[in-house]
Amino acid sequence: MKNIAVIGAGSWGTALALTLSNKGHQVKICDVDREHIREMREHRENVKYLPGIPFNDNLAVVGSTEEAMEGADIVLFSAPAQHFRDAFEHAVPLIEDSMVVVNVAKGIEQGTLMRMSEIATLLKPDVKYVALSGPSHAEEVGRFMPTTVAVASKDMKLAEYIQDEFMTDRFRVYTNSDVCGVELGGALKNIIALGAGISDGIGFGDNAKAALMTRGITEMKRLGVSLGADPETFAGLTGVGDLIVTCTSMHSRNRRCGIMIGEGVRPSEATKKVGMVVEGMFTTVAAYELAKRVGVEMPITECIYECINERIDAREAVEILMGRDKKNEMHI
Ligand SMILES: NC(=O)c1ccc[n+]([C@@H]2O[C@H](COP(=O)([O-])OP(=O)(O)OC[C@H]3O[C@@H](n4cnc5c(N)ncnc54)[C@H](O)[C@@H]3O)[C@@H](O)[C@H]2O)c1
Ligand SMILES: O=P(O)(O)OC[C@H](O)CO
Repeated sequence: MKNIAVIGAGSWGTALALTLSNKGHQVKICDVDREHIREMREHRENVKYLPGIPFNDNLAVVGSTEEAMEGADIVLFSAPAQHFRDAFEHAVPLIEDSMVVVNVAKGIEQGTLMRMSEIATLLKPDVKYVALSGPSHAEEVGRFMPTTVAVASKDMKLAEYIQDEFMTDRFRVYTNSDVCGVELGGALKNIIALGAGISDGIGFGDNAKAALMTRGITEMKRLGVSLGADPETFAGLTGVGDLIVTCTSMHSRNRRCGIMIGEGVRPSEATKKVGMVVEGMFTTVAAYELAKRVGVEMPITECIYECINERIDAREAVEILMGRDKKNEMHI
């Protein structure tokens, strides 16, 4: 059994901490929010983000990254993508050669337009890095419902090590060597999930959502391939798999935010009402800029970008998308 530090006690960090402690690992979880830590210690559950699931005795709530990482074999980062740099930078002096870093945040950093593995490698060039992604809502993982994810690393031995340490009879872990594709799939699907939510919020039906998802994966793949990802990755768990769960589930923070926007709530207000991170709101801006930088066409992303910046409303976005020039479906 391993010692595992979890940095970030949101819904996802907590669900993974529960899974890993249930498997028998010694898990320590921490967070920057001191009041949240105090509350979790007192109640022995995550009252704020994942209520109703008691912590095992081998899941300790600790007050700092230093305490969490002391003696760790694996350090799992579960802060939102825009906070990954801060969380990782703080941990860098504490990362020992033997420690393996797993990142589960799904996003692209605003401003730098970097993926999480790029940030980690910049700050610690010899980092042993694994990305974990896939269709996995915390609300189900925390209740030990069957779930599949993929772990990606340039070093297959590291991915296999994490596969062995994380896999349970309810949490099935696949390996993948395409870090770029796995990270981009997890980040970009949140944009399309916002769109699917907007469509539902307006009152459109399943046809519209199927169109958004199918044309969405096409533009996700288009950007991914231009950045060096394997197109096949977008057909897997971290591409279409995660797209399906996020665009269709009421657990999805991105979809719920989109539904409110489609119903006419202002984007900033909708984001606040979700009460947890809505990664798509940040990733849309980063992906929009990244697509412009590399000269890739992403019409759905562009419309959602205009929509969340309140330059157009949701119905205008639909008119723009439906009124585009005719195309051959197979032209990527
Ligand atoms: N919630 C899910 O079902 C789910 C599933 C898969 C992936 N993810 C991804 O995991 C990431 C986290 O999502 P979440 O839903 O758990 O978010 P959340 O909003 O529930 O919680 C985020 C937590 O991170 C903490 N945090 C912020 N900055 C930190 C830092 N520098 N150091 C330590 N902790 C910090 C916050 O205080 C908060 O407790 C996102 O990128 C999300 O896309 C979420
Ligand atoms: O709830 P969401 O929309 O943040 O999505 C969470 C996960 O990424 C689903 O796999």
